[in-house]
Amino acid sequence: MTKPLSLDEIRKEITELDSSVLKLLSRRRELSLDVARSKIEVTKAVRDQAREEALLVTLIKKGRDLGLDAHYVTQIYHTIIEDSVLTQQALLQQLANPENRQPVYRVAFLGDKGSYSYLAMRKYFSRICEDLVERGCSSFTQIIQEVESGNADYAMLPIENTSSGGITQVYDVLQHTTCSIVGEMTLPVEHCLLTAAPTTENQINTIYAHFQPAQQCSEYLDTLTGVKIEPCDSSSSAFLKVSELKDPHVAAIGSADGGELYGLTPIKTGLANQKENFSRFIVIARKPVEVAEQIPAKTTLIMSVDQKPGSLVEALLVMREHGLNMCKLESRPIQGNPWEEMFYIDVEGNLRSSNVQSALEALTRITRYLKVLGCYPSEEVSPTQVPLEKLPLPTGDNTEGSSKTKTSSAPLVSRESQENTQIRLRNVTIGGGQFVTFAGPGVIESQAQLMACAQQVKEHGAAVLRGALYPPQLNLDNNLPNQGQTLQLLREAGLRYELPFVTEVHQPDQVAEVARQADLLQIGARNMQNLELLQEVGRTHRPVILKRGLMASLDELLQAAETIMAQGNRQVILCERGIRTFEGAARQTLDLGAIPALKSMTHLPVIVDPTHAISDINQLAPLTYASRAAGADGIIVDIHPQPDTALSDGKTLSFEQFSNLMSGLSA
Ligand SMILES: C=C(O[C@@H]1C=C(C(=O)O)C=C[C@H]1O)C(=O)O
Repeated sequence: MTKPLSLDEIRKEITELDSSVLKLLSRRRELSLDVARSKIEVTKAVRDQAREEALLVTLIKKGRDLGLDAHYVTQIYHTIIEDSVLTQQALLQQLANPENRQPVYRVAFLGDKGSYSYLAMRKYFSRICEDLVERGCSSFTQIIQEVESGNADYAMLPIENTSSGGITQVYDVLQHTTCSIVGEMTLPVEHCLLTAAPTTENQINTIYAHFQPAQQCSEYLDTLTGVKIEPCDSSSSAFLKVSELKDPHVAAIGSADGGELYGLTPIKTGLANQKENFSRFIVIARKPVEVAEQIPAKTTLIMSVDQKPGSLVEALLVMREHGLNMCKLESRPIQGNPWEEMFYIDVEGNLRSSNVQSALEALTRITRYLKVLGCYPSEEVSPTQVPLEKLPLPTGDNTEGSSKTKTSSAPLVSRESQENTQIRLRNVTIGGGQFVTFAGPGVIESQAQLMACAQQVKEHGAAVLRGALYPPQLNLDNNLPNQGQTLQLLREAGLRYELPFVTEVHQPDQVAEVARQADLLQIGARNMQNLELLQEVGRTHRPVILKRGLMASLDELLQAAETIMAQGNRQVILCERGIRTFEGAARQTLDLGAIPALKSMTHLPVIVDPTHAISDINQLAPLTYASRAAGADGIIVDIHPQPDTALSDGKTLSFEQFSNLMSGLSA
């Protein structure tokens, strides 16, 4: 028998492997730069998603043969491909703008080391130049002045955030600048509570924060009582203050990476109102840049229009007539002209292209003021997803040719009112023709159980993680997670495996908190006619799965959907989950006929939960295939590492049975 390697020997081998991995990554980067050069000659776009998909399919297969799971391989390659695309874009931009090339750039930004603008600046320029001279500033006006006066080559400015929206002071300084926007980047922003001395959250009585992060964490801050919020110029000045005070009662809000530069430790993370909190930054320079044709470009303009009915609509119609996708529209008061607005518009398109040029000509004729703030490369590299079926079967619109039923007392859900509703959750579309699987534990029992399920969900190409809280009234075992813990666990699993997740709401007062964290809400069969709950869910912006009551007719189900939609939330997914009949073989009988019937009555997506309508787990797969054949948009299934011990009251698949089901669906 060979002697096992010592820890030192194992580590030596790992270090050697890691150096080889780095060499290979560096060689891959060189090759993608060669690819970029070859794309200049043939004017081919940098991004080729068909090639990426084919590559991912091959790599996932190879990875599986080597014992690596698909999620791991996909995550790594999304990062590698993003780097490859951005590196190619940076090269093509340099070649298109040779006069701008310098080894060192001077960059102005808000705050000092550790601020969010600082982190964005380091990330953006790492691809572009060898070194930076940092010009920290205390206001947005000062930042712009640094560039206008020639003290800095570039400025990095935050422009919008997914929690707090547009950063109005930045829009206002853009109204008067002579500078141009030459780039953009998006940064994930994870706000933490950081302290300099060992302490706990409930000892904190003063929090130092810049206005923007404080606004993005407003819901968390509102829950605190007796805590003073001290405003600061930037997150870095908040860090500095807290590091100087070294007081266990004092904390700062900012990033963990930034705080580390000041010796601060996070005591609480995930403070932002939105769980996916991102900030978009723009890069400003004195002169505009050319954007290479191979790169997706954005053009930003500002305009004001006549104060008469329809003048804004007329201007926006110009974009439509020229086939330009508008990805942003903001308005700000024109300084000095009370009640007049300046509109800021981002369109996808290169300023040099004929459609952008002729749109601008048309706009010049109908606007009072029009200025291009810049044309720059779009840095959004959305990860390419490999579809479950390589050749997806169109389960889609089985309603073609069917009569359109008018549901007169439910006008919003009625098929007459519109084409099929499609609901997007990150990269998943429900109701778009793909059959979507929702899978996860019926009851969340522990972190280990949920993580194991989430890993399976991802590995087998199911699209949404589901998981429910054990009903509190039945919860005699205090070791089970409570509502707050359940949400936190789902959030962790969702982040780790990049899965949107759904969980159930039982009472109106739970809705706001669940909607803040979950991607999708669920109303259970027994609550289908809970008017207050329906209305509360109707007031949120999250899509909702509405389960059919076990004794409800299809009309009653549609009425319940109408109640939600009447409050404003139009993103309802109907779910057939079995109804009470005289047949007692299973708890309920799956009404397969409801699927095509609903499809003819409404434009809403329809999914199926067969969990309670089977007496044996082996009946689940046939009912899933039948649901797909009948036109359903998806299926909900329970999975569990040890189904025999599952606390869920429905029938639960083992991981192996789930794997077989997913292979069956992709065949
Ligand atoms: C390298 C290329 O450019 C891009 C990057 C890819 C990659 O890094 O594998 C794949 C396709 C393109 O989106 C290419 O076209 O092959």
